[in-house]
Amino acid sequence: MSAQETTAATLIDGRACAERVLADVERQSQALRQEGITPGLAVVLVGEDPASQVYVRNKMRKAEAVGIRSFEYRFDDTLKQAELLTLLAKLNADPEINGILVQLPLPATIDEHAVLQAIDPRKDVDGFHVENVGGLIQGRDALAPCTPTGCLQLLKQQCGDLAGKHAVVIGRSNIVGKPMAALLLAEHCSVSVIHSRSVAPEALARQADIVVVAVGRPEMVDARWIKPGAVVIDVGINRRQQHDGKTRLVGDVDFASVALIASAITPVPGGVGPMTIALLMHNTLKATRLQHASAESLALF
Ligand SMILES: Nc1nc(=O)c2c([nH]1)NC[C@@H]1CN(c3ccc(C(=O)N[C@@H](CCC(=O)O)C(=O)O)cc3)C=[N+]21
Repeated sequence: MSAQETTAATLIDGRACAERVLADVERQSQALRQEGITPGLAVVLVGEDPASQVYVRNKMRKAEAVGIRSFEYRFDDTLKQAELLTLLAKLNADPEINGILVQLPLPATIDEHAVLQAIDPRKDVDGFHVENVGGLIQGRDALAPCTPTGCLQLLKQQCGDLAGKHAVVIGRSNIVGKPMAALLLAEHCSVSVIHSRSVAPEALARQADIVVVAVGRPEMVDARWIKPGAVVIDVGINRRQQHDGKTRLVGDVDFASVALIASAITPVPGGVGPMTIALLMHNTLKATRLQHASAESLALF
């Protein structure tokens, strides 16, 4: 074995980092409570996907724990798009609701874009409305998607200043890959985005100081993609059937081989997942402050 292979990577502890974010959110929500304000989060779930139901339950529990009132709206997949739009109009107008999250994916009968555009951008805690996407691209302080923002926090914690680093994002979804690239660019990284049509993707990824993987393919990225000493963030959450019939969570990164060559890596579970939920709570607080600040400035006239 070479010296390189004997050095195991540092584990980036997403649960511990998420607890710190949540403690800060709780302090902020207590401060708002002193002003008579209780942040409110609406979570809308359409369809019976069991994994989605687990995530939603986790989100509601975490919200209550940090002093955010949560409201769940659950429908089966016969819900009409018009009915969903009517609900969103009601939530937009409700001053008790500061954040709105529509769990994705939606059933194929519903136009996802139309639904996301119907959310008041100031209540868009997922950061999926085009107004917030545009703000993110321009480097404004917009509501930014939770998963990539959580990844960025883990990277800053691990690396400190990211300026000048070569970051490679693998995957180009609107939910993770594209906003991740925008956030890294705002941190002054040189950013490359790898996708299904990239030529020689391993060789490109191997040039990176930072690799963020969000492709949705179990254990696709192995040690051949990684430069020794790189920092690796694994966004994937895949359920894999084991030989004994039990299922196990695995990421998009082949953890066993990459952990031997990277300097630091996020585990699955316990990496990016808990940060996504923590950042959702953070965005709900940010949205609440935004809405009350603009209400106050209007009251001056
Ligand atoms: N509008 C919308 N916003 C989302 O943020 C959103 C969504 N739709 N649809 C589904 C995905 C998935 N997602 C996860 C959040 C936390 C964990 C999480 O906490 N995972 C734990 C393990 C959970 C387990 O054991 O299954 C971990 O990685 O340690 C996972 C997945 C948010 N999503």
